[in-house]
Amino acid sequence: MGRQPNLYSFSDSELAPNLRKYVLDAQNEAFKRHDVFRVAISGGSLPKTLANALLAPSSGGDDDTVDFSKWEIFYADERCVPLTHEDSNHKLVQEELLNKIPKGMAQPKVFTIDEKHMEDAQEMADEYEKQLVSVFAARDSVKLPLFDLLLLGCGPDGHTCSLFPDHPLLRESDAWVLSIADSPKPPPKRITLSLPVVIHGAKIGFVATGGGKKEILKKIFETEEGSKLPCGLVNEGAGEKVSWFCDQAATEGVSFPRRGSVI
Ligand SMILES: O=C(O)[C@H](O)[C@@H](O)[C@H](O)[C@H](O)COP(=O)(O)O
Repeated sequence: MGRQPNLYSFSDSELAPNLRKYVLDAQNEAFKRHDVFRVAISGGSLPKTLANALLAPSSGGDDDTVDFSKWEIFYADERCVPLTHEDSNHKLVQEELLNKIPKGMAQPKVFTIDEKHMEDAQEMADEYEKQLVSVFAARDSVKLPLFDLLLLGCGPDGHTCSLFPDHPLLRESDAWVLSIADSPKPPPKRITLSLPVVIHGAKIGFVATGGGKKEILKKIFETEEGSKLPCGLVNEGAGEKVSWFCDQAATEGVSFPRRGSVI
């Protein structure tokens, strides 16, 4: 049982405060560990849900304070487009979260892709990996970068980051950052953290909301086939380090044992 991921199902008003508590617990643990919080985030609907959680007023308690000055934000996946392009995950995070951080509050340090390598997804992945190496120490001394938290989405086909079902990238075990030129979800050219890097994270939080996630969640949590999908592989590889933040519409009919709440 202990190896199983945590599946939470919240009413609409409970999701944001519980996600906030989860992220801030991860932040506070990371500050104790190394005085910095290294978090990787995805695109899709996640940045908006995350902003709702983080930009809510603090209860005033010490453990309920977001200290962006010690945050380092990385992209779990990114599209090979300019940072100002509609499809850019960075642009999304900027609009949903960074631009809304109240004036006077510190901004996090954000590690974006280098636009120079737009045409060549592999070069872009290599360059992003170099940025990770410079932060997480030299590759030869660190086998895998340790993110304090990865916040991910779940696609309707069970993909996460830009790791898609049955794609050869799922078997990559060496590189930290991979490129994909044939993403089934547009745009086709992207970079993504590898599955071993995701599984290695100290904590992995999925956010999946809305009735559109119901069928895929049932598959991931209840079927053998679903356990082989990218999200299922993260569940299998990282077990109890994984927590799913869902709403009731997304978990309707999912019989996997649910946890009460984080708060
Ligand atoms: O850049 C991307 O395409 C995303 O990182 C992707 O992996 C996303 O997280 C899922 O597709 C879920 O997206 P939704 O939350 O919008 O369903």
